[in-house]
Amino acid sequence: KAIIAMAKQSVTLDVLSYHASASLDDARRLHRQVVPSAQKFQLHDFKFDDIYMTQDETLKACLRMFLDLDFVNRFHIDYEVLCRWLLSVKKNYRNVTYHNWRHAFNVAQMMFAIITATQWWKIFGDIECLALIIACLCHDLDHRGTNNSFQIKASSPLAQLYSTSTMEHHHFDQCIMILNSQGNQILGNLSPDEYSRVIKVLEDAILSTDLAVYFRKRGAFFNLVRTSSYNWSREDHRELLRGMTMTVCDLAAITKPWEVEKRVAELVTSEFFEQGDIERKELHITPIDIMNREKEDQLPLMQVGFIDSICLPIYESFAVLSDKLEPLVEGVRYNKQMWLQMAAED
Ligand SMILES: CCCOc1ccc(S(=O)(=O)N2CCN(C)CC2)cc1-c1nc(CC)cc(=O)[nH]1
Ligand SMILES: [Zn+2]
Repeated sequence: KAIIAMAKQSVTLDVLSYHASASLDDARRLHRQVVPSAQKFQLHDFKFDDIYMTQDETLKACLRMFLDLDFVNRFHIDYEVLCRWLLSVKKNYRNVTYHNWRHAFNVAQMMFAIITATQWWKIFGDIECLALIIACLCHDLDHRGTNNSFQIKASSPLAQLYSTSTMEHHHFDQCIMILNSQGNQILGNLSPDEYSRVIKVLEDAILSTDLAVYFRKRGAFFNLVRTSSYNWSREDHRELLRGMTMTVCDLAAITKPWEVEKRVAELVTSEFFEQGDIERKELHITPIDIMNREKEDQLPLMQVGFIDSICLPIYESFAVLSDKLEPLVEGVRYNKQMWLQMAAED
């Protein structure tokens, strides 16, 4: 009986991963293309904006990040497998308003820009850098445009599986399913020790993108920075820095030039309101203010609250850690002023 159950389970996984995987010829097509430089794509730029890029160009930019971080050589990643894996990751983001492939791509670009500008790749080493870039690209996989509290309120199948960090556990699951899919195994040539290390760092990094986890851990991080008592050769200190860097990259739209931040905030607002509409219509509950269309005029002030309570503390702390990151906190301060002006106009 158990054997039959296991056989069924593995068949399901294969079927699931078959549909999740990108096609052979899509990968072959991408494989043949020339990959422009990081300079050409402006991948080292904290003001990076993907708006004028085609889907194909975002994939080539990811290839460029893997090449420039020397992952392909160091981990003997088969190039066609890397192309198929990137296509599969993109394919497993849904066409939702904000939490889509473009968000994941932007988070990965910010991680690339931070670890190269600060030279923190020397702190993390190649295994942890590989895990962080994969985590950024995969951290919101299969997002439905609804948050953790919605899963619980709707008692969705995901909430049945995971009662805490519901979405983040699902994103990690999806990430592992793709990494294990035929023709997508970019970690296939790592040693067993290297592989298990990447997976452990990957899980911790993806789970760190739950703001509840950020709130729980940020106090310890701020103390380390404030007292300069961090020791990056300590695994627990590096784990804190990796998790905080995931949050910094996940929220990085708040640091971008005003036109970019305003456009992204529009997408966040629309996705929040879409969730609010579902809560009203299907769950017959009144949505919280940020998801309530009737409270739209309060959004600029809510964004200021988001900046003060969630964003400024972490970006200020990162600017203390490395002066190379000062442009990020300067961007947040500028956007705060713009949101205050928007609030004053209402
Ligand atoms: C732009 C429309 C208003 O957007 C917000 C309004 C309020 C708050 S909040 O800090 O009060 N808080 C966060 C924790 N939630 C559980 C409850 C609500 C956050 C945002 C917001 N979040 C993101 C991350 C997805 C990006 C972004 O740009 N803005
Ligand atoms: Zn995200």
